[in-house]
Amino acid sequence: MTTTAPHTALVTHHRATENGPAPWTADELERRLRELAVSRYHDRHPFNQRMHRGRLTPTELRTWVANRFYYQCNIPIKDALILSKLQLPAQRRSWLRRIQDHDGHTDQDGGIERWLQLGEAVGLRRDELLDHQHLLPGVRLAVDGYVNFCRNAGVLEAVASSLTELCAPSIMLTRLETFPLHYPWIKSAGLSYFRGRVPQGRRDGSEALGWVRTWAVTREQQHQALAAVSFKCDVLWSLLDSVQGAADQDHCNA
Ligand SMILES: O=C(O)c1cc(C(=O)O)c2c(n1)C(=O)C(=O)c1cc(C(=O)O)[nH]c1-2
Repeated sequence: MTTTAPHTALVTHHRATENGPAPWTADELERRLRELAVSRYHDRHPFNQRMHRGRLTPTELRTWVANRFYYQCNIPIKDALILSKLQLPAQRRSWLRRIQDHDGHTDQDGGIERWLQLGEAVGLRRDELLDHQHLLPGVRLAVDGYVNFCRNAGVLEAVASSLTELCAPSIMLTRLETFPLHYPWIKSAGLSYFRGRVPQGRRDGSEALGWVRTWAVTREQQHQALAAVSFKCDVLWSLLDSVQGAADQDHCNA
């Protein structure tokens, strides 16, 4: 059996070819992915900024919670689409855990149930959440856009689009810190969704990052991964644009 010296393999891997520029190293790709996610993440959106500074009215908070519920309901659906693209049992087992995190093992646990509890804690009824009575058109389009992206994209881009989760644990921690201060009327039990997502988001983000580092071996694939993160940042940003738009309209009508 012939083998290639490790250093030779490395040189071959990073050399520019007639097919395009040389790929970045996995570390450089990771640096670019993180930089993109951080710079475009929706924690910078004016609505999130107002939320974390305690400036939202109870009505605005309810609008956000009710609309984010549509995102929460669709996360396991997009994860099921990604699951169907994974070739290895170990990968599917691992991704399946994400669906279970949201759907729970019974009706009494899981992220969707915890989001419903958040809804009740801010003054929404379960039935109005479950029927998506307050769903805004732009939120529906943004979330459906994310699901369809994961339906139609290849596995690399679909997995890469979840990488905004690298930033999600810190936004959860911000909410856990600021909500009790600014919105003391929300019972602490209502915040259990945020508590649960801190370790889950860390684990999911680092798993997806490891896979993207391994799979994106050409510069073209690396650009695809970056474009997927950029698209996902747009999804999250558009969702908040719609929620902010509804708040502005309420303000004008008042
Ligand atoms: O509240 C947030 O700011 C936020 C952001 C994100 C994200 O960055 O995509 C997710 C979540 N929450 C979340 O709760 C969640 O379960 C989740 C799953 C995913 C994903 O793309 O697979 N993102 C996120």
